[in-house]
Parts: sequence; structure tokens; C-alpha cells
Amino acid sequence: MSTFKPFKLALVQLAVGADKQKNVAHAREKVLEASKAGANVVVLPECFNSPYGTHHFPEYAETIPGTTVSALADMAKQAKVYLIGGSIPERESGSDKLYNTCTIYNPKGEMIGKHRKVHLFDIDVPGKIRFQESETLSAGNTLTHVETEYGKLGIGICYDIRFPEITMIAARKGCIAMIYPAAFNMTTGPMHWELLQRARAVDNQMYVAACSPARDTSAGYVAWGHSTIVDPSGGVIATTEDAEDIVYADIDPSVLDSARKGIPTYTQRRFDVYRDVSADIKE
Ligand SMILES: O=C(O)CCC(=O)C(=O)O
Repeated sequence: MSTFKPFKLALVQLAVGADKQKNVAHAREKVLEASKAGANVVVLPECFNSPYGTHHFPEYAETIPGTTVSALADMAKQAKVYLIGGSIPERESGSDKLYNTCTIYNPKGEMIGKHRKVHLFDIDVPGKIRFQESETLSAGNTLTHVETEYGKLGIGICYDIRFPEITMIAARKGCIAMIYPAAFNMTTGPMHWELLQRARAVDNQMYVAACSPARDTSAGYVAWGHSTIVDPSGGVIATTEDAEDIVYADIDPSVLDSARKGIPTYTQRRFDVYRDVSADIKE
């Protein structure tokens, strides 16, 4: 049974480069900075220890447990925060398979969840962007909800946000927020980044947050930035531009109740007319 209490959420819009050790050390500094500023739950971006690109994944991939994951556990413990550890290219032990994987820690540094990106980012917008994660990655097959002392959190990675079922299932399983380590780009960022977060929030009357790396115009994949937190009524309550930054917001679970009382779509669902997509999902 979840408990609910207010907390401060921080999204670390991290500057990421080619040096893995530097990326991890820099993430530690920023997680500690967020904790000093009062954050209880800290989020790192997608692919925070490696440049984002299919040809980089095999080189940067690590097993879980592994070096980056040990560092994440240690940072959570040192900072005394829940840490949603962005994502890393994961090499499955004993196989050649690679995944885009987020690991989640409690303030004691214990891993409390692991999400392998379920929907691989395979798109082709002629003249704009072609990206095929499936060239080197495999997709995860499970949904991830983690219990914290503040309530239950749903986790997705980047492209997962385009699939409303994931968020709807999280909401119906009692999550108060859906959190996405992510890295949109200069084509789909301006098109859909904020729209998708606000849509997922208002559809489900829950908090939605997405944490991007900072923009590096010299990188092979240029991230949009604009890490953002949206409230259960679909309003943007915290955001930033494209440079390195930390975005903070106070998350209050009672805001879900007031949003759901005022416009009660959460309880007005007609599951006698259409299916409840959460019904078959076991936790
Ligand atoms: O959905 C998008 O437009 C971007 C997705 C993406 O960059 C990713 O999944 O890493």
C-alpha cells in the first residue's frame, strides 16, 4: 500500500560528453548539488554516461551490476535521495543483447527498480532525422513502477512517452508521477516534447516529468534540452532552456485528488464500453 507525502523533485539536465568516467563524476556532483538544494527525488537524463547514438552503445555498454551502476548506488546513498539513474546502454550478462536501461535507487543506495526501454526509437522523418535504436538495442518487455516513501512512481524512457498506455497503466496502478529520462532532438523536440508531457499528464491527472541532457551542438545527436515538470492539470510547473541546469518542483499528491475531484475523468472511465488497459497487468 503506497503512502503519499509531498516531496521536491529535481531533474538534472546534465552536460554529457564522450568520456564515461567524467560523465559519471559530473553526474555525482550534480546529484549532490540537487540534494543540497533540498531535493528528495533526483532524475538523470537518458544515456547520461555515453553519447547518444547506436554506434556508441556497444562500446559504452556495461552489465548490471557494473561500474556505472555501482557509482549510481553510491551517489544515491551519499546524497540521501531516491535516484532515478537516467539510462545507460546495458549489456545483458551472458548474452550479446544490449538494452537502454534505467536503474532506480533508494536513499540507502539499494536498487529498487530497473526499466529497459520498451519502445525502441526507430523513426525516419525524410530530410530531418532517421534513428534506428533497433540496429543495436533490444526492447524491454516489462513496465516499471517503484514504491518510495512519497508514493509510487512510474518509469519510462524517452520514446516510451509516445505510447499512452504506459502512463495510463501507471496511473491506474496508483502511481502519482510518471518520470522519463529522455533525449528528444532538434526535430521532434519543438514538435512534441512539451505536448506529449502535457497530454500524458492531463489524460491521467498525474504528474509527468522528462529529464534531458543539456544541448551540445557538436554532438552527433543534438538533444533538445528543456527538461520539464507538468502538474496533474497539464500545466508546466518547472522547465528550462537547453543549457546545463537543474529543474526543481514541489510535488504534492493532494493535487492529484483535487484535479480528479474537479474534472473527474479518472473515475468516469467507461470500462464497460472499452477495455481498461491496466486490467491484465500484474504487479
Ligand atoms: O520520440 C522522439 O521524438 C524522440 C525519442 C528519442 O529520442 C529516444 O527515444 O531516445
